[in-house]
Amino acid sequence: MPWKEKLIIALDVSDARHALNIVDMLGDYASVFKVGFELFVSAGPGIVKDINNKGKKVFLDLKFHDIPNTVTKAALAAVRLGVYMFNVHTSGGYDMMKRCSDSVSELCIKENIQKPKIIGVTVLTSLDNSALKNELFISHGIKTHVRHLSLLAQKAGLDGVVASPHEISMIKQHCGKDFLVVTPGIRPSWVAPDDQKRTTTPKEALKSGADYIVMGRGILKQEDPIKALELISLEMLTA
Ligand SMILES: O=c1ccn([C@@H]2O[C@H](COP(=O)(O)O)[C@@H](O)[C@H]2O)c(=O)[nH]1
Repeated sequence: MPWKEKLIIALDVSDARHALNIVDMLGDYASVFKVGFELFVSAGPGIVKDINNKGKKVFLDLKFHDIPNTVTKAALAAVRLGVYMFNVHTSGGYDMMKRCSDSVSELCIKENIQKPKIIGVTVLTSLDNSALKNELFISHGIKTHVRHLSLLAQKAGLDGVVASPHEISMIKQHCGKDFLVVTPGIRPSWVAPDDQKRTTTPKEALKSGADYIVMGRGILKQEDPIKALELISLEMLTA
């Protein structure tokens, strides 16, 4: 698959017009655009249809994390919006993920809808081992925790997980090559990590086996986003 098919651009802006201008400007470089909290809360659910109407797919990154009934109802609403992919927090537990996955499958069969990919968030890329241990009191380390949550998500019927590029090969080793890994925390060498703790370059992430790389500030906060994408493209030619 060409790398542009694996790129998801994070539309982390607060205005629908701005987001749609970015889709127009960068549409040649990506087929999937991510709608997260900022855009969804400010622009409303209609933004998903607006992006779809431009021929682009939407990853709805709302990281549902609640009791099984609540998450499942939100997931069914996301399916009806026409999203290509959405996510839930794996730490919401097995029952939540399983009920969500089963209900989405049932709805898609019943209403003949293309089933979106359901992705479980493992450990946020803004966390490192020290935060996991000292703040969350999880002392077995990020790799072990991500492995456990990935296997749990797979058992519950999810299509894949969100994890950092550092865990991709470990997840593929334990869950198999078809279990999707979506990786944020992507930084070209010339971009600062900002609040991200577990990062690599786009090239390294793809080499490790990422199915999708999510990029926001590494493109959108650059003076010339198209030039940034061209530079990343050049780097990819040697991936
Ligand atoms: O663990 C996670 C889960 C989600 N994200 C989201 O990805 C993008 C990354 O943006 P950058 O500007 O490229 O850092 C952002 O929308 C996050 O909400 C993540 O970073 N880490």
